[in-house]
Amino acid sequence: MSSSTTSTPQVLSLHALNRAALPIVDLAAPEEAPRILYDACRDFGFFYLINHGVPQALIDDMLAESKAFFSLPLGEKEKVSVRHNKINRGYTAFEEETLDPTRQTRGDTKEGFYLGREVAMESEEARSNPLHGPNVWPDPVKLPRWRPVMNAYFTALSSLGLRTVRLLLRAVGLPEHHLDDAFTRPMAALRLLHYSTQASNPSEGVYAAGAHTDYGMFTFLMTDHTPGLQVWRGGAEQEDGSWQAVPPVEGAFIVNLGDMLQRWTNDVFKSTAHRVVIQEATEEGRYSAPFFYEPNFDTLVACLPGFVKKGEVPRHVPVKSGEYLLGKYRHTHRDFVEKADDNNTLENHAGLHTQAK
Ligand SMILES: O=C(O)CCC(=O)C(=O)O
Ligand SMILES: [Fe+2]
Repeated sequence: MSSSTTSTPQVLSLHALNRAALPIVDLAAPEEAPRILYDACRDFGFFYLINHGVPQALIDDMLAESKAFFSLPLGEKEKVSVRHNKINRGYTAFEEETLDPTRQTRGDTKEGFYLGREVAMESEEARSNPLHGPNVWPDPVKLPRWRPVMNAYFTALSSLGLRTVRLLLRAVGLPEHHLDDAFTRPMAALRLLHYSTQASNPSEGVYAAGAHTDYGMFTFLMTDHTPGLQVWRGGAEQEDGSWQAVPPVEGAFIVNLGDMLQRWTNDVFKSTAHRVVIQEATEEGRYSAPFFYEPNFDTLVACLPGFVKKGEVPRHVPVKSGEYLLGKYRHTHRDFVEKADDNNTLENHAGLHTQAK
């Protein structure tokens, strides 16, 4: 175990942005935003998003409540474990997830909590769709602000998700409402994460989060001041590129594209591999919160108009959004349990194996 040192916070301020590692999409600059977004999606698959309209106070509250939850005794956290839940909501313990089974000797050194879009238990939507239903909540006596804060953050990020989808459609020259039908019941998920205090050790296969690509449309990542996120720059193989650190930037979301957006655009836009490597032991561990914005369960993700040349065929077979996601969860989560009536079997579906390098 490494000695306990505190890593220096490396959060960049807004005026350091022009030296930052990634393109910056500014939602307050509607003239330039579509072009910068297009280039970022094609060349990086990652960008910083600023002037996004989510109040800093809400972001701070979300991170503070997340920290309060992870500070509870393990027994209290286990009461809301995903192991007791058939729609993947609740607490995931340290090492429960292994994002890169090919390289990791242990699970990710992080614990987490999944929240999704709230769907009433008895509704037709919950009955007929895997992964749909009500959230689970920590004890409101212990954490009275938790539920309202998480609900408010979830709502704000869902709006930002749709807004970003529409901006992307404008950027590719399609009507901005072209995909609205695919996001009427989005499979949005907020994942609170707490990384352990230990340093990662890639040569021994110990990662804070193993290399992976995200699965859906966009991921909006908020983190505390502790660095750790790295993005793959280069080709598909680890030999012909390198990992680039992406530092947290004050008030900015780090946004990346998921596999479904890559498939929708016939690989023109990139679902880029990333991982978390913590260089030095920290006193409290690192806190982050990715918000995954994915299309409706039933949306068939098939090449968008304009992304395949005349006479050519799309590079991917169409895939149903929810089934793609289920296949990924089965592959990476030790404690994933499914609804008994869920007979989706997608193990053989194209693209289910980790693409990350
Ligand atoms: O915590 C981070 O910085 C990244 C987490 C991540 O990539 C994920 O959960 O998909
Ligand atoms: Fe990710």
